[in-house]
Amino acid sequence: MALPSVAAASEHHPFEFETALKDLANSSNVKSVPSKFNFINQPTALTSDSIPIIDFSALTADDPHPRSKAIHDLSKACQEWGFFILVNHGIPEELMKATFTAITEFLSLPAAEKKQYEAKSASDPIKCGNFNVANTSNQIITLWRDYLKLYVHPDFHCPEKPHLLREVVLEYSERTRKLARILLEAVCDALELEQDYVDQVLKLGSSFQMFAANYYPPCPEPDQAIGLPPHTDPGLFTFLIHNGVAGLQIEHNGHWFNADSPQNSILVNAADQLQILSNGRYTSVKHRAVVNSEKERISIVVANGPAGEAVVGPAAPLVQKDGHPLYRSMKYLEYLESQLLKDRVGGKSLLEQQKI
Ligand SMILES: O=C(O)CCC(=O)C(=O)O
Ligand SMILES: [Fe+2]
Repeated sequence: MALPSVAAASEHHPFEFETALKDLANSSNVKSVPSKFNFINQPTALTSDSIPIIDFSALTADDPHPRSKAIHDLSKACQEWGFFILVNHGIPEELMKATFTAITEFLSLPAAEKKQYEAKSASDPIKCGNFNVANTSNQIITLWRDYLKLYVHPDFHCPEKPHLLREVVLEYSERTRKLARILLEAVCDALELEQDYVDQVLKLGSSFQMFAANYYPPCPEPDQAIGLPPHTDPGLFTFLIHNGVAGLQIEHNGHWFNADSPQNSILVNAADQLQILSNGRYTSVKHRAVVNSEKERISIVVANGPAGEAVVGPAAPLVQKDGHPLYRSMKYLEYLESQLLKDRVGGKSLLEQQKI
């Protein structure tokens, strides 16, 4: 399913493919951040080792005791942090490594090869390049990041080169989709909904899934630029893996925390539609990616959403319990279109706008 074509709401052009940052940062004469990247950051984060850890194997265990504990922990993590570290998830380490290898090969292709995927509109199923945002003073800022974004389900889109990319992205997307479905069953148990409630109501058989690779090259003045400004993700659960270099920060109790995650784990966050569905019990937490002067960082992100056609609102049994819905209902595709066009930082988020 392709997103219908939409026109950019603002006058500036969010999509750009001028210089691959990889090439710019590799040319040794870049000693300072060019002004178009200048971004004023909020103060630096605290380090946290307390992001909850969820053992996926307990969620699928036959023994009800570890399972109910894992469900309880998962639910608590979604309420208190909006983030958790998933371990024992069953995705082979080799597949994760192969995905990083294929992405690195893609990023190393000549700019002319990648330019064919320069985005014309938010609805293009394959997009590659840089991204420009406007701040509240209407200044345009280019993010310190090259990215590749693919729509991988229900229709699968992927560049042809390098030749292994298609195979690994397809497999990684399928496996993460299955994990997301099992996590959502656990969420249903925790919220005392029918176990297949989310599956049925949000039509997960044709769920809309996005795969993204973010490449943040070393930056000569990390305080003067941003990889990704504070945002929340659309969808139900976002999965993130990285190449071992720190950079993700999450907002918790009004502070920014460094969100580190051990190798081979998956960092999962509750996204906007889960906050809406749970009628505010779970939080889609703001996060950002900062850059550093030493090492290149790559993150691979999979956003698992409802079906594009699904109308997402607070779950009816929860509304009955709470007495009223806290959010308006909206077709997921419409939400996504608005989100993809949100090329502004600061101001009210789309999720906040959905609040009744
Ligand atoms: O690269 C990161 O750590 C953050 C990526 C992210 O938040 C996103 O792609 O939505
Ligand atoms: Fe994100």
